Amino acid sequence: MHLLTVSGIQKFEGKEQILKGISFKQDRFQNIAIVGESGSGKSTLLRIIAGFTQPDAGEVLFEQQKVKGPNDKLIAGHPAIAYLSQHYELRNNYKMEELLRYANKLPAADAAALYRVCRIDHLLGRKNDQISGGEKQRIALARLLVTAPRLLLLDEPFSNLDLINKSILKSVIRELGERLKITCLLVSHDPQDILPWASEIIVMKDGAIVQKGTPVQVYKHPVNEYAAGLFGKYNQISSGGKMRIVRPEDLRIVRSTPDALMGKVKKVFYLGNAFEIEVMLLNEMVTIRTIDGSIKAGDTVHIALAN
Ligand SMILES: Nc1ncnc2c1ncn2[C@@H]1O[C@H](COP(=O)(O)OP(=O)(O)OP(=O)(O)O)[C@@H](O)[C@H]1O
Repeated sequence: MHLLTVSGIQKFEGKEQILKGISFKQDRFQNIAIVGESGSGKSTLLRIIAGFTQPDAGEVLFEQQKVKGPNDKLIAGHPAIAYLSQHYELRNNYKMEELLRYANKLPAADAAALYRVCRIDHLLGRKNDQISGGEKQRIALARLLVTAPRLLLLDEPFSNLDLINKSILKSVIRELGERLKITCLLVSHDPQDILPWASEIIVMKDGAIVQKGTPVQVYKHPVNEYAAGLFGKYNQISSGGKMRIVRPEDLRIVRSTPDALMGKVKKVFYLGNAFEIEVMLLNEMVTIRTIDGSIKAGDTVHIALAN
């Protein structure tokens, strides 16, 4: 039995169709990430799932019950679905513990455990102007979680966070599923945020789903150049009469062998944990990722597919 069933969701804004029949299912504790370029309809979809925006067609079932839109309900939203928008706000002039206490539906011990998971227990006595942006976001998240949701919708939770706060929030999100038994549906446009976390990735473009699959499927076998580009650099290489999408780390610099292609190194970029090298082959440029720091612009190299 699925936790969430989204069927044929359509949405129009004026004459423009911004969602074109979106369907997918999510099991309890399944980590699903939605990725797509800006304007592809991700936030609108999350808002419809949360019951904050009315769809023009289709329906959302949560635990086999229809999620009502704002037209069919006095107070918009579903009590067991929490939605952390990109534009959350915390009320001014309250201590964090007061904000949380007003929203709390959990027994005290569970709330305390939640504050520890969200890494906010040291902030409870502070007011809005005494906490940082990353801390505010974790308070906003905790404020939603104390309402005891069973599904959490996260809309670009990592945007505007530095690496340290991002890494804290990632641990928090991981623990939500493992320790607090909350299922997450996450929207992000950064591959590094979703590839290690998601068990399924939904790729959206112009209001439609263009690919659904595991992280390995969408990363290694994107259906088209758009899907490939969302997850980082790629090369298009003709192999056996077909064009293949090949990631930079799937190419290797080798000694001259019969199946290797010769090329000239044009540029070398230092990435911190690797080098990205642009090589001009006979008539196309390819990008290769390597940890070999000895390669320089102007070198002649031989390139082969890494297995
Ligand atoms: N209330 C609205 N009125 C008119 N157009 C809207 C409204 N909400 C969204 N849109 C349009 O619908 C499309 C999808 O917007 P949405 O915010 O869902 O995309 P998104 O994928 O979440 O983008 P982003 O990554 O930039 O947040 C966009 O073209 C947007 O301009």
